[in-house]
Amino acid sequence: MGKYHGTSSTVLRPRTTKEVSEIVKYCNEKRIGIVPQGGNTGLVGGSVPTGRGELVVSLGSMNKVRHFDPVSGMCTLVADAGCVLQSLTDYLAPHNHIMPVEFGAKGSCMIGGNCATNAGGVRLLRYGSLHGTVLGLEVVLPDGTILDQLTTLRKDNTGYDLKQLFIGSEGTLGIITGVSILTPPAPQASSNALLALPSFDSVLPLFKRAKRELSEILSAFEFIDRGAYDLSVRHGQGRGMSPEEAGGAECFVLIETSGGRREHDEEKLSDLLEHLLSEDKPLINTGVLSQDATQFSNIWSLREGITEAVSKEGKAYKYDISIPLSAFKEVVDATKDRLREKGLLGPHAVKEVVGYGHIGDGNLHLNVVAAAYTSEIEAALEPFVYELVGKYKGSISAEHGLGVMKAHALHYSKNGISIEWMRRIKDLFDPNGIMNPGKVLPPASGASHEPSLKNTGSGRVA
Ligand SMILES: O=C(O)CC[C@@H](O)C(=O)O
Ligand SMILES: [Zn+2]
Repeated sequence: MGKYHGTSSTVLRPRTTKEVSEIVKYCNEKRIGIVPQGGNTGLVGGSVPTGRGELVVSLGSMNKVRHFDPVSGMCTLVADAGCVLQSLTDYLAPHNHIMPVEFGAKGSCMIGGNCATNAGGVRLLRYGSLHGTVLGLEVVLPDGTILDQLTTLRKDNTGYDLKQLFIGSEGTLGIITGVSILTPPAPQASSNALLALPSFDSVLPLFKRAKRELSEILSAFEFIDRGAYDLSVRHGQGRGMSPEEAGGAECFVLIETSGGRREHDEEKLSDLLEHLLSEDKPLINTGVLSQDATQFSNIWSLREGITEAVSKEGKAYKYDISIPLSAFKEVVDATKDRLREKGLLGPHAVKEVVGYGHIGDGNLHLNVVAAAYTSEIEAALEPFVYELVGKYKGSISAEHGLGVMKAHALHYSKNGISIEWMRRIKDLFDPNGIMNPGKVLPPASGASHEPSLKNTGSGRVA
């Protein structure tokens, strides 16, 4: 994104959990901050040093599959944190299993980072969040202790479930070094369709219809507004429909089905399309049903390529929010109005305001694409967007985490008591404040202050 910059004198690439433990123990004794890094695909600056003289600990050299159990009912994979998600998908393919998570960044992101950030992605609708699919973790705690909770048990009701604390902690409580995760059986058949909708008002009724008619085979329901669609097409990210078919659409929906019998599943999806098109007041203008594997991935690329298209177009302010589905359009429009009022809409400042995301999870990605990052634009957007989210009792971070970008805004989504207990947990695990300092939690107010770290003199934020 080119938004977060930082430098560090040292990048360490441990190969074993023991090496991670020794590094962390040393840093804790010397009060040296640590920034854990996976694939560096996060969007909130969580893996960037913040100028406190932190060392970078990159997990990429810990990239072995430790164990896969294809036989028991659980089908679990145990892997090092530095395994790239796509490599795990490739490893599982011959066994006819898949990873329960999938992201546009699958070619670079790593499973440890996925867990540390509790990343959501396009399979959440079907398989749920990592809080459910991760069975166990191995974590190096801030004093160097190795916490081995790498269980493969599906059921383990023995008190506090400590691993959950690390899922979404963004490296502030320890470094995840190993992951045990459920791997669902690969669907026998997957299809998708791209639908062009005359207006945003059709999205919700369409979602209800899709759930009713496709029921158990509905595996993704993704929303793309007109601006996001045009950006993706313009920057060559996959192919959807012809300009004539897309003309007149206010927004688009990608529906995916995954099930056990190809003919049955395809029939259900084409029946849905047929029913939708034959109605008096159709919810869709038109729809393209993928006919083969290439078309299937072209449709997905169009959706998954939006992030890249946005980056090619300009500098992006990204808001990853949970709000009621009915408010998706209102939020995009209100943001545009706000920027227009401030005289910031136009090629010189903000070029585009687009919305897309995971309808099935109530998660909107609001992307404001500017010619350059400026304090004027940022002041127009923040806290405006956070207040808007607060008005809907939503979340300021649905799936990307808080990182350095939103730590100060945590109070829009969590009350004071919750933040206080988060802080107590952080202090308990990491009393010296060495783990990913400056991320997730807002700076402490009043008398308390961040524990002082030794500044190696190398950290610098541009
Ligand atoms: O770039 C973004 O804002 C969203 C990235 C990702 O979460 C997606 O759903 O494509
Ligand atoms: Zn997303």
